[in-house]
Amino acid sequence: MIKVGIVGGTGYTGVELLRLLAIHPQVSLEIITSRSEAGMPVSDLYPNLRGHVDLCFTVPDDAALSTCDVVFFATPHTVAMASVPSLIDRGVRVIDLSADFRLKNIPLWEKWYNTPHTCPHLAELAVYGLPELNREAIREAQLVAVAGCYPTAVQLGYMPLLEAGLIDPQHLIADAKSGVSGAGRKASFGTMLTEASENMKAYAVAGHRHLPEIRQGLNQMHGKEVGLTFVPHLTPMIRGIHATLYSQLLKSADLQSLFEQRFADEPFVDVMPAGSHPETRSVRGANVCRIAVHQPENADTVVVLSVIDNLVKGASGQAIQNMNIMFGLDERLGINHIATLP
Ligand SMILES: NC(=O)C1=CN([C@@H]2O[C@H](COP(=O)(O)OP(=O)(O)OC[C@H]3O[C@@H](n4cnc5c(N)ncnc54)[C@H](OP(=O)(O)O)[C@@H]3O)[C@@H](O)[C@H]2O)C=CC1
Ligand SMILES: CC(=O)N[C@@H](CCC(=O)OP(=O)(O)O)C(=O)O
Repeated sequence: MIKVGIVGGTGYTGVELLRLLAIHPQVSLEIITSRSEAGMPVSDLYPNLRGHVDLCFTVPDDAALSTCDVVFFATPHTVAMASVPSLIDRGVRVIDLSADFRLKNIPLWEKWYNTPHTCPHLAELAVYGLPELNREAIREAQLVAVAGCYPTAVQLGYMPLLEAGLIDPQHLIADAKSGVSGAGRKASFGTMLTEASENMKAYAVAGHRHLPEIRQGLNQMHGKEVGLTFVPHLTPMIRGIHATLYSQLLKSADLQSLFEQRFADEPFVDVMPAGSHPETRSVRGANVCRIAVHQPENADTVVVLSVIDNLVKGASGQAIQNMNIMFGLDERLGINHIATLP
């Protein structure tokens, strides 16, 4: 059994890790941390886990965490950076859901996260945890930086087109909508029911911290710098991301076949039949990205629709997918759930 520790067990991605890992056949949950709820039985805070998780929250302690085979960080940015060096030194494998190790360009990371990076050498060592892009490197990784939620939906949608060199890489436009759980569990005005329901708005149009992360991945697919406009929106749903991706075709191709072939062996990317419109509720609770590709009126604009559950394929499910790959398990183990509908 793989001994697992989770730092940040009270947050939305933390409890989603618990929901999935509690019934993972190869996992033994050992440590679940929370500073605010230390001492409380996990199932008192999250009754959905009654009968499945009998641990209490404990305060984060690197020495205790180092007894685990793998530690997940489901914490705000900069928290993992403080503990990961000592865990890595002690031979523990780490899967970080935050953005601490996602960017290779440290000055760029420091600019977008507005703080010094305290362990650039580990950012260099880290493997970006998007299995469809980096599966082989993930197998051997000691430190995985799980891809962000918007970045997962956008990168998977553009992947076949950029790899095939079929689109103008300088004028990519990603229009993305997220549910409110994307902002985490901490209280804020913007996520109050009275503010977020019956409402929709764009935010961070001038620049969102996911822009450099998405560009980094798209650059890898294209082999050179791409030009991307990324506009996130907050929508009145709890879970889900819907990305509508625009680009200009450089040459004609059978786009449906291109997408079907690119993802034929991917267990968690579902290319829908031609003409489909994937819905966020079709991936709710599931570790799946559903994609459809359109070419309206056969003109030269391609429109890709890409949907994920931000807490599953956009975070905790994908983190476990990475763990399965790192430990040589069947990639689908424990995360092959069907979405809840309606
Ligand atoms: N929500 C989403 O859709 C996605 C989130 N992510 C990323 O995952 C990470 C977690 O997100 P989310 O679950 O939404 O966040 P939440 O705000 O819901 O939860 C944060 C968790 O971290 C713990 N925590 C906070 N500060 C510290 C600290 N200094 N030391 C130790 N633990 C701490 C909190 O518990 P306590 O304060 O009790 O210790 C809590 O359990 C973030 O980096 C986020 O960007 C990634 C993809 C999608
Ligand atoms: C709706 C909302 O607020 N979403 C968050 C992104 C979700 C997230 O936590 O980002 P990571 O994937 O990088 O961890 C935001 O825009 O900052």
